Amino acid sequence: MITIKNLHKKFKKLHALNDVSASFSRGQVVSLIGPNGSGKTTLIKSILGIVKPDAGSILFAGKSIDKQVAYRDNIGYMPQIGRYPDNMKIGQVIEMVKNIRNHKDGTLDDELFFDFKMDEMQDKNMRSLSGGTRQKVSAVLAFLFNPDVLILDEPTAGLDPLASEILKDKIIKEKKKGKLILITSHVLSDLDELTTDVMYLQDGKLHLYQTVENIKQQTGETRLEKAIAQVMKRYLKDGTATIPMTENREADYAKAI
Ligand SMILES: Nc1ncnc2c1ncn2[C@@H]1O[C@H](COP(=O)(O)OP(=O)(O)OP(=O)(O)O)[C@@H](O)[C@H]1O
Repeated sequence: MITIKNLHKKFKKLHALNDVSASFSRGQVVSLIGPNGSGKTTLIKSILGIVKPDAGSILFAGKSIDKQVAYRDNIGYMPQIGRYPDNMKIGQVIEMVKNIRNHKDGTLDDELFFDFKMDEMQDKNMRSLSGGTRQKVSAVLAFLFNPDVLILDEPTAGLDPLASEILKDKIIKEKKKGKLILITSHVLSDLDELTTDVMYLQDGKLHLYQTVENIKQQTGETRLEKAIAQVMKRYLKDGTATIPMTENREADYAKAI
């Protein structure tokens, strides 16, 4: 569904993305992990067309995203920090986005809107919202248009445990419908029950892209957090090794190049 080929992005001398290639298909929940500043958000923003790579290409459903914006209608994006007009109310922001986005009548998914009890908060001013409530607004907007692809940047950051569970349940539901979901998070325990694949970026380089099943099998660990730590320790002693891909990732990669 999304294919990335040899992507490079520099901010002055800093190589934020260094020759990243990968492909993503329906039904995958890919957790994008890595230290602060490793290039996760830059990769996400490149897919969204917000950041323009210096080299390489990104295909959405087989077509280059260069010089087109229509593909974005198929993506729901939850940014790390949602920025909204301070003087508007929650209900007004949601209405505004509905008016801007192209959507077919009767296709809206307002499940999170009600699960997060946004119907009771519609008149709250964006200016007065807590960080967590702001996150809920971002989540509602990401899922609202029933997109085929969801890109969630640190989705549970700032959410209370109940809201976090509601969001995770929603992600699992959408995964079962065959949607593609890309998530960045530093809280690996949050990702354990959701993730099908893990991508590890460091200094802009893709070091690992494997199925969770394989990572757990290789290490004998049942918890994702521990399994990844083991794999990383084994391969990244000098910080440069790239972990060999599992068979199905190899096939995906072959398709991508
Ligand atoms: N617009 C920009 N101008 C200059 N440098 C940038 C810009 N955007 C990102 N960078 C730099 O690129 C590198 C990668 O940033 P990015 O936000 O992709 O990291 P990240 O992995 O998402 O980090 P975090 O886990 O902290 O969210 C960082 O060193 C960052 O400072």
